[in-house]
Amino acid sequence: MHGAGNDFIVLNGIDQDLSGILPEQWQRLAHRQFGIGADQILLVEKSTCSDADFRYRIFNADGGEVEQCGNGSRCFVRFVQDQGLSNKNPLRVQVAHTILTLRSHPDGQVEVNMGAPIFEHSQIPFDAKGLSSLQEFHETLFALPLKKPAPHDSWIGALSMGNPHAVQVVGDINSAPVLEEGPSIESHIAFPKRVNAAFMQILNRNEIQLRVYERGAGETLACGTGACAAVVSGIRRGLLHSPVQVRTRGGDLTIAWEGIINDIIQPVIMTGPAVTVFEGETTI
Ligand SMILES: N[C@@H](CCC[C@H](N)C(=O)O)C(=O)O
Repeated sequence: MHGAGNDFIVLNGIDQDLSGILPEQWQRLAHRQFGIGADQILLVEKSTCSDADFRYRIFNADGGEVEQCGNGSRCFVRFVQDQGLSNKNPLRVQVAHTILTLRSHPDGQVEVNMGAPIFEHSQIPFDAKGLSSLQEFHETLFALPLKKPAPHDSWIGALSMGNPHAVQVVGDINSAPVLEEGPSIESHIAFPKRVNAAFMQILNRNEIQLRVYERGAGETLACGTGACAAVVSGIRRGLLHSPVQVRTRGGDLTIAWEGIINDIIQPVIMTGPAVTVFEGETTI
């Protein structure tokens, strides 16, 4: 399946027990030459709480299990419908420690309440304790000594959408150093659980272009949580206004966020496509 070109293998873990699959088996399945090929694998299972209809688990192409996946959540809805597992709309699904509400629209788009963004450093997690200044942060990040203080446009926003993101604004999306800087941002010491690195070009207050170097998967054609994180960062900085059209290399997403109202951080609403490419059986 894919959501705006971010591609997934989605497995039915309800009618069969797939809980014992090892990281190297996920890696092999996701391998583009020696397996089926995917950015992430989703394992759909029975819910373990009364509040949700299903749960799903997310594995990056490197075999690691992670907490959240925006494009995957929309594909989960399409999968449940295609497989005749439920015709409920909206659906509630358990993902790691959160419950998402997902609604399928008549035009095929899927809307997901992604929950509230998290800014608390310890929960991202982001730990700048070992770094004395923004200057040092940039030096360690890009391994380049800065002659002057970091320029305004090299600001990096750190936040969590259930999974960690580092967002920066770039002047031109096509020449953004996604492949050059993505790996060093992903593994930067300030992010103890590693991080997804987003690069956004602002076209106007309601439209951005986005590329993301994903933790555990490399650059993907789109990243749903990355789109949410980029829009939230842009709104917090006063650069964007909700709703925002996010143009990725694989398609468009709409992200809405009302900010913080009466001290309550509002949830992020993501709308976008979810497409089934083929169905089949495989040995693992
Ligand atoms: N592609 C996803 C995010 C998948 C997980 C991410 N690589 C991580 O490690 O946190 C999305 O659409 O959000």
